[in-house]
Amino acid sequence: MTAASNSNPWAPWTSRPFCTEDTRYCVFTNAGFQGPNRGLSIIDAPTDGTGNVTTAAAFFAELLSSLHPAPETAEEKSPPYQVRDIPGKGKGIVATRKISRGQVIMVDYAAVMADARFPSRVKREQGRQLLEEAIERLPDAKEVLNLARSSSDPDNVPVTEDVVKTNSFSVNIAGKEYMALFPRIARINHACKPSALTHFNSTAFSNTVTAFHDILPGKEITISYSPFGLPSPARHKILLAKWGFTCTCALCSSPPHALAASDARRNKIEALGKEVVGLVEIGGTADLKKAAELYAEVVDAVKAEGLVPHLGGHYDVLGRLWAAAGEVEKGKGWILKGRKEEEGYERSAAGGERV
Ligand SMILES: C[S@@+](CC[C@H](N)C(=O)[O-])C[C@H]1O[C@@H](n2cnc3c(N)ncnc32)[C@H](O)[C@@H]1O
Repeated sequence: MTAASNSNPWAPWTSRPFCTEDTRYCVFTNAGFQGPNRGLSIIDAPTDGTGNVTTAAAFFAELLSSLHPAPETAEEKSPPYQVRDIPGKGKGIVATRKISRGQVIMVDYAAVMADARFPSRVKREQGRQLLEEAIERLPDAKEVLNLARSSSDPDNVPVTEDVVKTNSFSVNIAGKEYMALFPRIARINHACKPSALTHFNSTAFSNTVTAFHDILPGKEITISYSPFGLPSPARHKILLAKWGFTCTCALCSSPPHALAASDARRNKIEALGKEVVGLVEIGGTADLKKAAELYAEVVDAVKAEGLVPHLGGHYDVLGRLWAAAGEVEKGKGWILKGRKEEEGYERSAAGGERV
């Protein structure tokens, strides 16, 4: 990270920001962000239209001037995965050694971040220019330009636009939605029962990938692009509309009876969850007892469906429901079980034992 210096009038940006003619949006680049080969370009509105610098642009500038390159982690020195060809999905990442539940697989940094509203607020040509500048100003533009594309009309869509659309995740920074492209995470395919989770840190612009469960060598590492726990019709709709592909993950390719059983569990989790909330709102002892009984069914279905990496939070809720229903000892038992489960996960997740 390059600190503000007297010789650079645009610090913390390493070059003069590129702005559209109306200056509604600009590209701010720091080519040294997180080391000489990474860099970060931000597409954001520098002013509120009256010449005042908006909080978002000022926020980024302040944050960037105080960020320092993260020390190289064990997983960066010797990653536990390789990028490989995955039949039917282009490339993907595959574990090269055993990765344990809760272990950090990779920490990636955004290379491009853009106000999610910018495409609808600038003319098409301006949008294209902004994206082109944002990517070309990075030290390794090719790393981004070589990422997957998904447009059905690749000859008529600029590479920059296609790549950013295919590979960006939405993140929230200071209450505002951004599209963020993490070039290494971009190689991770989606699965409806993923083997890893991502966690975005909005003050470091980092995204950490953690193992959801143990992953054996040779197995693909996957994350979920859609909200967790949806039944297949709902997630297919989102993946097609937002990501432009038809999912061929293990769950979606499973035999019809297995897929139907999974959907039934997911629908049941949602319906029971709503019923539990209703009963808690009524709040009588008998209602709370019924809520606890139903929540026990939710926990079983969540477990059977493999929807959480650790069940501690669910056990805690179950314990509190039993306690509220007057069954204090039973409640305590579940709360303690929840704590034990959380401790085990936190140890492995924080673990020092990065892969
Ligand atoms: C963010 S990229 C993931 C990495 C990409 N496969 C590559 O070659 O770099 C997203 C693209 O990967 C493919 N993809 C990811 N998950 C998939 C899945 N579950 N089923 C089918 N295609 C998938 C789709 O083509 C999608 O547009």
